[in-house]
Amino acid sequence: MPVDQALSQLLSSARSHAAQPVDDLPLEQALGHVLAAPVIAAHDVPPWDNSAMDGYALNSSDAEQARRQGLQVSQRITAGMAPTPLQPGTCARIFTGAPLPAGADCVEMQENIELTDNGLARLIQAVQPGQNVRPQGQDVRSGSTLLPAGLRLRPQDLGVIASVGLARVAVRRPLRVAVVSTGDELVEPGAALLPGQIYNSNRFTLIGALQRLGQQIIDGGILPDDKAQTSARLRALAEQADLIISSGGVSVGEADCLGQVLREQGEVALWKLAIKPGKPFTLGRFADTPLLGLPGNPAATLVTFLLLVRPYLLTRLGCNQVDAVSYQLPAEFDWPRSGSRDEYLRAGLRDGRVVLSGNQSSGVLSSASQGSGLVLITAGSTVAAGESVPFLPFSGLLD
Ligand SMILES: Nc1nc2c(c(=O)[nH]1)N[C@H]1C(S)=C(S)[C@@H](COP(=O)(O)OP(=O)(O)OC[C@H]3O[C@@H](n4cnc5c(N)ncnc54)[C@H](O)[C@@H]3O)O[C@H]1N2
Ligand code: MOO
Repeated sequence: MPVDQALSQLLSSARSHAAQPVDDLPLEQALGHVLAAPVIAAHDVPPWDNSAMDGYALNSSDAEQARRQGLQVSQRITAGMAPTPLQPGTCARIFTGAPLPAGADCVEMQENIELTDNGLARLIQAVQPGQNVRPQGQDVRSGSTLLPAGLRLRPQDLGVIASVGLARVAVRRPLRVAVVSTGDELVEPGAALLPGQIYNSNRFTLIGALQRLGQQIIDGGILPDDKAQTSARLRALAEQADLIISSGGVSVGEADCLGQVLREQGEVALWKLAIKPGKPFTLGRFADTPLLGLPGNPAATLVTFLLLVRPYLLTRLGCNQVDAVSYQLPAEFDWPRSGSRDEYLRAGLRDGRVVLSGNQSSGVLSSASQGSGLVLITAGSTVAAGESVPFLPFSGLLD
């Protein structure tokens, strides 16, 4: 199945779930969460006209007098003060962020003011009404929609919410995601390797990626290649989790138990995609809990997480932006063999050009660490150096 078609099936499956419950979180804890409702401003920002400069506030109709002889300085206004109305024919000493007094309509910065011996402030050059004034509501208008539902909160969004005085925000509760690795060959790092064994690397890739997305992780450990144990463990995890993510055991081998257990005791809705690495990616269901089965090869686990699991998860959270960011950049490599699957190669950037970052076998993970993103070679196409190719930075895929 072409990746686009699989992705749209995956996303419609994600949308078929009931919306996640809403949590009312303090702003300090809301980073990375998805807004459950639009944020509406109850205040203007700034709340009143204020000065953009350290200088002198005056009424522009007094500018002529201010240039010829200077104006008396009738009050001093610092940020945090409430000014009194400006006496006509005078000016006010004012500082950046301080409220403009009623009657003033412009500010001249202090560098352009000359103080006379008798303490008058004289303008060196002409001023315009509105000059150096930040008008009330310039940033945010009361009653306007500041941020839409479905936005995943970034630091600047938290700042904007705080600017209208809100201390809490309604967000979607993260999913409880169970992570399981499968395979008799796996042992956890720290233990000694016996013949035939390898270290479990996918568990760390997956848990790290889920932590980046702010999900709640249930560590399901390692499942042996045994159908009864696989079934029992999946059943236990299904009870606690909103989603199970597995790695390995979804290809066609006799020891690929997880796929067999799903087919016999659960359900498989999607299997075998035209993506490389990652062909045996599986969307299934076990004991009423959705299961995303990622192929065990470490690069396939990474690529299918980034391109398929991430948008699925974000869609379940009601996120309005789930597409992978990609930039068209010139390739500094040739890829003369076209394939029947969309191929995602591990790559980096050198002087604005895309370079491959090492061995592209789906069993090789270190080339992903050496690179800074993925480059897409669409099924059926080839690439000659100099042609532009879509580059997907890890920074966009992992946040
Ligand atoms: N006859 C066929 N064989 C295979 C096919 C096929 O179409 N026909 N597809 C190949 C492709 S493509 C992939 S991808 C793999 C995926 O297989 P599984 O998802 O069943 O994964 P496993 O067989 O369990 O493992 C594959 C590989 O990855 C290693 N692995 C597994 N889990 C981990 C882990 N947690 N940490 C590190 N490494 C892991 C495992 O030892 C294997 O080397 O199937 C191909 N075969
Ligand atoms: O899909 Mo597999 O990852 O090509 O090796």
